[in-house]
Amino acid sequence: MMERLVLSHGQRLIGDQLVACDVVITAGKISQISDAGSADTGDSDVIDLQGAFVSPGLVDVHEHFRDPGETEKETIKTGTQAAAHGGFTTVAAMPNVLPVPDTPERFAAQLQRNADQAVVHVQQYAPITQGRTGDQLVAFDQMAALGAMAFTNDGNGVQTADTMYLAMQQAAVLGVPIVAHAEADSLVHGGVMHEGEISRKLGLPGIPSVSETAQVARDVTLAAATGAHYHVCHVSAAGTVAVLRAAKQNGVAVTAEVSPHHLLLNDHDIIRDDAQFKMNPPLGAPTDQQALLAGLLDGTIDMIATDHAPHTAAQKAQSMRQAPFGIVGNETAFSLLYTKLVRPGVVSLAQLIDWLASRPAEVFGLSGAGRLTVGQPADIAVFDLATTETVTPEYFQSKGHNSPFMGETVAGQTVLTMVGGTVVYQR
Ligand SMILES: NC(=O)N[C@@H](CC(=O)O)C(=O)O
Ligand SMILES: [Zn+2]
Ligand SMILES: [Zn+2]
Repeated sequence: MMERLVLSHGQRLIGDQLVACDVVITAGKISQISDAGSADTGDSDVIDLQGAFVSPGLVDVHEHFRDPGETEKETIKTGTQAAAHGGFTTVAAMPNVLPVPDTPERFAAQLQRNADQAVVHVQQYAPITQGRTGDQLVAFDQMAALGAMAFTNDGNGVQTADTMYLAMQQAAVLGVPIVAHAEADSLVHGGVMHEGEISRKLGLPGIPSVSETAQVARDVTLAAATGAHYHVCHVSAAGTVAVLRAAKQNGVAVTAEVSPHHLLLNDHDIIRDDAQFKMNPPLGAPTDQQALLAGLLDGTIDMIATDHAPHTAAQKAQSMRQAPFGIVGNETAFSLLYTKLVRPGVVSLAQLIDWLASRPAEVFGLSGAGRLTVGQPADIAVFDLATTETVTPEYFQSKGHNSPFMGETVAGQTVLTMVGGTVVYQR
């Protein structure tokens, strides 16, 4: 007999409405979605969801697992366990690990490492250039053939226009996206936070927003010329949103993501030299934060991605001048966004799930992910929208506790996460 499981008495979204439902899972796939209490429970296993929200498993196209190379910060195991805790069932791993998976052999080894340890689906990014720096392109065709989701040098921008141009030409032929950490090094000026009123007040070196916007402007021009799909990581500046909006209006194949922290915080939240608020790109001005939300609402920005970037407590205890850039995020993304944007009515729950699941799956062609429909793999997240919890160090399954949201009390806790019908997180 085929393995059958009933998730009974949940609630799912139909349009903007939450509707009571049962979800039946047979042999790892969603086999039936029906009215609450109506599914035949016969000799099936049953989990009573007690009215919790049943969502398609979330999809995060931007995570850092530090494995191999810095496994004191995170491993593929702990990073994907953290993702499961956050309701993510598919994540994409950045290639800024050591060694960089920049040859077909190293890339294949990285895929094997992911397969050996991961508790959720992991898509792997290949770097654009050897060592993720400089101008020597990787073997695009071989990496694509091995299954690279896309190419990115995340952690650093591609400095030379010609290198980006050649990379996009190859990506266009292969039909694989270029995913850009947009940062012109010559415009960063050794900064550690957004250059503006607050950096001047705190006496900390500032990063001008143009370091992001200028490179995105260059790249949308190259994307238009090559026909490549160009996706921008962690958009942070109002100027960048304007460039992207114009590019989309002109028919350029461009997509973009924004992080929860850039949507929920701005540089005015930095009240002292505190490295929990140090990330790249930095938190912008309040006007940048407003422009990011407006960009998401009008479709200029397609999705939300966490940029989960664990670092050690000792590193993050340093001054912003010395600490590394990056914060964790895959365990707090849904609860923070639900609590701070959905509950006050700024966005709807349906919009949030679109940005955290459906759109990223659609943009990156992950056909098995992002939808709660019959026939799909049972990649499911269940959230308790009512109960609140406080973010403390014990909250995290990640090895990294470097979060500016420590101490926040949030609703929208994950009750259950399953991948292909197998429970990978349960509260
Ligand atoms: N976002 C960050 O501040 N840091 C990321 C790199 C990156 O995403 O650019 C990291 O790997 O630590
Ligand atoms: Zn980046
Ligand atoms: Zn990143």
